[in-house]
Amino acid sequence: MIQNLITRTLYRATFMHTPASPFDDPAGLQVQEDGGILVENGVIAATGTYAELRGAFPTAEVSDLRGGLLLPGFIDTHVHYPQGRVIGGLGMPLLEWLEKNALPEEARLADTTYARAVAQEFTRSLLHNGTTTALVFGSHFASAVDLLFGEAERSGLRAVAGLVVSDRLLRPELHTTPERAYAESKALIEKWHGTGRQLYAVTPRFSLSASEGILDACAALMREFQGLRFTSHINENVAEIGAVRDLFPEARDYLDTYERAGLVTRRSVLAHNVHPNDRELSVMAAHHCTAAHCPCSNSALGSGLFPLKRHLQAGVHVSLGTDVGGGTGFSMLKEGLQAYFMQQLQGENGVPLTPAHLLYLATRAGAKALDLQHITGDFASGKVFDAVLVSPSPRTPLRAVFDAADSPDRLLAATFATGVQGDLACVWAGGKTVYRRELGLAALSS
Ligand SMILES: O=c1[nH]c(=O)c2nc[nH]c2[nH]1
Ligand SMILES: [Zn+2]
Repeated sequence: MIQNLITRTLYRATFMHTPASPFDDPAGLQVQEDGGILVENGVIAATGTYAELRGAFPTAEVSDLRGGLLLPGFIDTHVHYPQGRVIGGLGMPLLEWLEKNALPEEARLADTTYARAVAQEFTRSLLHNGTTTALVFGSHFASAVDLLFGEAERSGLRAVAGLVVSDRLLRPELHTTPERAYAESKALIEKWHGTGRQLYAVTPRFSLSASEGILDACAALMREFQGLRFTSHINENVAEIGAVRDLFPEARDYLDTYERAGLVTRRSVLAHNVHPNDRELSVMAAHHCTAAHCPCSNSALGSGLFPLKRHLQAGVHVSLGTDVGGGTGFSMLKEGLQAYFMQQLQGENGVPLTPAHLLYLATRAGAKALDLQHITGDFASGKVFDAVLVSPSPRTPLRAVFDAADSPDRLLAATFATGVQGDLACVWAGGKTVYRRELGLAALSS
């Protein structure tokens, strides 16, 4: 007899998601109280009220998540794998922080035993925080990037990541050549791009540490392989921008250093962009390139106040990133709250963000940035079930709000305002449970 191999689960929960951008559509946030999400083999087959779905699928196994708030898995569009152990280097601007805090630690990933431990910590930290997809700034060492992809695939994290390439002004052990950068990246692409949930992002560190030769090697990879993503840094810090201007006298501005190499496309995500000029914004918009806003990092390193209003007015797509370890941790809830604070602090120049905007920035905006909006980022039918259940434990600050809330909107606002990692009860990636608070990740994935 032919076996029916479909696994079918009906999740019963209050859920929220943003299938449309609240920046464009005031009805972008969709809320379903006592909702149902039917998941078949890891893919969302139907959504609606629980009563409707129960009626239509009376035999489906029910997972009862009432008392919590089910959200799409978070999408962190800028986070550094080798920097998890140096979070908290406060009190320095970018270039000093790189020299004293980040780069010495990044050099340690040459040791594969060290890199393996860091890769495990990193993927665990993301999944524990509800992040199911991340655009990951990799390591300068191909062996360490290989370990990252292996760990991401094993744990269920969708990593869009790559070898970080640089050939000047860092530390000698972090430098490569255009030829080696090309060859090592190519080998990683052939092994990992499109393997399971993994995708490859071509990753020059920033123009300050990348010659035109290495940017051309990056462009050659983008031409040669289909579907690669591109990521780097831009316009983060005033001293950095001045140094890039001196290194690229022919370039019109920072963006032009990437643009001239053909690296600004709809699959490009440029982190920070705190100090853009109008030309850069209009070119980014024309190429549908994303700015990954990293508000905790911008605050910790004193980089500046992100001009969200100017990005939106120019039509530039914006997503959110934690920028660990310049940022202060892996929580996209905290990142959303900090984005909100930084807009509030800008008065008339700021954008008054609502909880719906924060949810969008933490989920669907990231999917769009990575050109994965047909796969993840919301709960529409056909998307994979990447999800996080916010369900605070008894006697926690967020549980008090959840129990007293008279509308679902209060749940979302309070989740961003005061939610922490411990408030997340369960995380699913591709329909599989990858974290459950009571068990911890290790019990599920080892
Ligand atoms: O915030 C940042 N973190 C980094 O590691 C980095 N490298 C270049 N530019 C950077 N900015
Ligand atoms: Zn960064």
